Amino acid sequence: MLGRSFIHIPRLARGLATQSGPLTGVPAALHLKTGQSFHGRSFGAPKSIYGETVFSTSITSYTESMTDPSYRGQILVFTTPLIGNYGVPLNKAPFDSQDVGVVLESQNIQCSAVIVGDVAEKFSHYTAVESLASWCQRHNVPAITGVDTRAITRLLRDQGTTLGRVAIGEDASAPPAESEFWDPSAENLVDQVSTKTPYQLNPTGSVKIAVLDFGAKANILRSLVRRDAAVTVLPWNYDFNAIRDQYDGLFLTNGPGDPAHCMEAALKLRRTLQEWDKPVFGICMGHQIIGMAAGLDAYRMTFGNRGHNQPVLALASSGSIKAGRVYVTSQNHQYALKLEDPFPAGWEPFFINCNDSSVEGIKSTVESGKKVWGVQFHPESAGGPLDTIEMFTDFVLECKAHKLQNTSFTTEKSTESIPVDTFVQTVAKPRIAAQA
Ligand SMILES: NC(=O)CC[C@H](N)C(=O)O
Repeated sequence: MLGRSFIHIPRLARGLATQSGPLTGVPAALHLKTGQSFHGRSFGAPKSIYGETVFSTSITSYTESMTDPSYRGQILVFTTPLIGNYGVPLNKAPFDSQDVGVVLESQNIQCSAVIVGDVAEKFSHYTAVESLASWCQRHNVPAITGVDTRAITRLLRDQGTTLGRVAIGEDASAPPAESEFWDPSAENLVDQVSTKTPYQLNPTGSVKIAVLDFGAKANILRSLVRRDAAVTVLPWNYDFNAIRDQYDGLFLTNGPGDPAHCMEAALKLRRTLQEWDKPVFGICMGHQIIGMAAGLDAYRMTFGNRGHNQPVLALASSGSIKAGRVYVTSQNHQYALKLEDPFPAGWEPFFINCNDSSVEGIKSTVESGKKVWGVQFHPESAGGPLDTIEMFTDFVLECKAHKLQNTSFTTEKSTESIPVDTFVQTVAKPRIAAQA
């Protein structure tokens, strides 16, 4: 199998596939605003930066995580000790009207810096063209190796996501003054990563879907196009209500930072949901915007959920999702919707996190006659498990059903005996109250 794919690999890639990365070894440190410092060696760009320090429990897919626009402004700490073993692929796909032009999740490294326990000096993979170190250096992203990332993680779990400085070279010896730390969540990061002008993918697709881009991962767009959707990507604050009749469905993507900066989009969406009955689907930031449009509040979690192993319990059945089943999901978020009781009229909880009972999904009720779903996790994966990938099929089929007969074929009333109310009252609510 490997041998067969090898035939398609460019010569350049084969030649470089097992080279070492150029480590610089300059002293480097992570200084936290709370006073702790962790010293190691630099292997990325020779520059110091500020950011928000977060940890991810993912074991693979450092390349996908680092190019995910939702990591913008963040210093990404990997709990897995050895990172970089399989290098970095050539991040270029043939750009045609059916593809997004990249292999990874966006053109650039989006996180501010990476911190790893032990960077792999040798890498080996049939798609690799360079090391993690040379990739970071080319993209001007600082990186530290040789620190105890598990100790940092234990600290962040206790004190929560903490502002930090990645200091390279002479800067490393002393922490900056407390007033110097920059808080990325104070800025509207979505505005920095969203497309500035609308563009189309697969214009001849069989169903027309508008995508509000809060910082879309490429695999979300691929997942829609691969299901033959004609996709129009719009800036996050675009006035969709002015053009909504041209579309069969609306999709809201993931995106970085505090959803409060995107209240404008939530208010526009509120009107869409009141006046338009076509399917709407949102992921992560998109889910938070849908929740805010529905009248729910978003709050900042202590350390968020980042990793590819987050179990979520489905509380309702819809399309490929069955109530009572646990799905393993990919996640990257700091904020979540509050679990309110009762939920706003016309809405119900869809998924709940098995570890911390946070809201992982909401949906419109069958009685509301609407077809709206939001999920906090990432069904498109990249990286992570594909347990919930068929939610894209459900959504595109629902849009097609609306277009063809104005009827539904995926949403069904949940008949499972999941004691949602009991679960929410006895398990989820007390846990969330304890967390607040
Ligand atoms: N991946 C995302 O869309 C993240 C959403 C939001 N920025 C959060 O941290 O909660």
